[in-house]
Amino acid sequence: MSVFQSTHPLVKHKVSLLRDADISVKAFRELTNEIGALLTMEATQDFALTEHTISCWSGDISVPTLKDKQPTLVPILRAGLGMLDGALKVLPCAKISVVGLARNEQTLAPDTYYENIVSDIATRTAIIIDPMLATGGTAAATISMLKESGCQHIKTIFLVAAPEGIEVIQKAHPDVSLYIGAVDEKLNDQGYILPGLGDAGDKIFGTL
Ligand SMILES: O=P(O)(O)OC[C@H]1O[C@H](OP(=O)(O)OP(=O)(O)O)[C@H](O)[C@@H]1O
Ligand SMILES: O=c1cc[nH]c(=O)[nH]1
Ligand SMILES: [Mg+2]
Repeated sequence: MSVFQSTHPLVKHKVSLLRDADISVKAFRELTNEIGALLTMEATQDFALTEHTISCWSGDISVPTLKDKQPTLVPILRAGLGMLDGALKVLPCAKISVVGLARNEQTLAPDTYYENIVSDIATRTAIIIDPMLATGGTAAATISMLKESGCQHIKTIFLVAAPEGIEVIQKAHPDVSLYIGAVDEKLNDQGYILPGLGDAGDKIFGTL
């Protein structure tokens, strides 16, 4: 598995802005989408190309085009929806598979309440999008769900991740790549990332 922590100055700057305790819902939403787009660029940089002949104004030429089918984006409800528009700016033709998982606040175990994965998932790369990787339970369960549906290539994008969650994914799913805006220090006793962003879903949906 590869763990890629972005070194892009724009990603670092925008994640820093997200951490402001007084940030507005509007600013949080905008930045979440902007970082989502930048991390989608990073996660697609190894996509394979093939040569293809087209009629150009100057005659027939060979051009590089994407070799494989469009990927499927997999936003994890709710908070993953906050990155979807940004990811679609980079991948406007992507299919979308939606899964719904919520952490039980006492046990921190994920509860799955929705699953709608594209039927031809076996032939597409899946790119999971979620702002937060905390204990890793939600992402690990989502990856298992995709694999059970036949998915063979999985990438994940997170704005902020805890070392604990990265380790869980590394152990359970060593074949999956992680693209992360910032790796933070640790989890607190309630399973929140420190310093983190707080509850990303609440900040995106304005349900604080
Ligand atoms: O790594 P974990 O410990 O599993 O935690 C991460 C999950 O927690 C948050 O979702 P939450 O359960 O709050 O649901 P929401 O998106 O509906 O707010 C977050 O968006 C991740 O999906
Ligand atoms: O820090 C955290 C952990 C889980 N979910 C969040 O939204 N924030
Ligand atoms: Mg939440």
